[in-house]
Amino acid sequence: MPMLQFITHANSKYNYLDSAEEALKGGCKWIQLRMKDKNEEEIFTVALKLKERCRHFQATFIIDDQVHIAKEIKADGVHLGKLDMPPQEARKILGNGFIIGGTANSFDDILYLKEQKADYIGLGPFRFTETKKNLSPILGIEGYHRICTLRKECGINIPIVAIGGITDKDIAPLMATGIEGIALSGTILNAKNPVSETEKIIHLINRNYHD
Ligand SMILES: Cc1ncc(COP(=O)(O)OP(=O)(O)O)c(N)n1
Ligand SMILES: Cc1ncsc1CCOP(=O)(O)O
Ligand SMILES: [Mg+2]
Repeated sequence: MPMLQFITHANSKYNYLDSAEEALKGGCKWIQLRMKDKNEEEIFTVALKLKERCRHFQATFIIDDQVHIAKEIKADGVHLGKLDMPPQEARKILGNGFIIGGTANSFDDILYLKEQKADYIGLGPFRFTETKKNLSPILGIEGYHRICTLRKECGINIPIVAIGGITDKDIAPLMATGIEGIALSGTILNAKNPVSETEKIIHLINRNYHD
């Protein structure tokens, strides 16, 4: 089943918890708590509350970077980038009951994440975004076509979600590359009505999924 993963963010209108609440109300079933530049205590406090909200909405709850917090609060999983703990090391800490996602920016990264037995891959960035600093090279739609073709040729079937500056208009062309889902933040949070924007994005992902 194709999926939307909402990445939390804070702006002048919403704090991290409120941002996730909008996406949950719009039907999002996969939330990632991402709080860059915050200390562990702050992340822990928000994570505990958000876990309860995700349980209420029956949504999967992932935490960015923080393996030990994910274990302690019994989140559903973690997302780890190229500069974070390797997935296999995280697996030793978390055991088999947790989802471990990894970031890829190239086909070589996908081969590495396959070797590391990641459960899903966040492939990006699709385009420039202000949500993340120090972006890896932009892939554009050509990058997704190239990488997804190689993935198919090699029979790799780890689910891929596209990420980075994605808007509603990008969903049809991105899903057509064969990916399994979309991760985003700004398009929902900056919308006039984040709840109906979430509903629209989920509808577009489902309508354009190629099984
Ligand atoms: C779904 C998804 N894909 C990629 C990322 C980026 O992770 P990372 O490269 O570790 O960067 P930070 O998010 O930690 O700044 C992600 N978080 N989620
Ligand atoms: C966490 C992350 N990793 C690559 S781009 C990005 C930010 C995604 O947020 P947005 O959808 O606002 O670009
Ligand atoms: Mg990270």
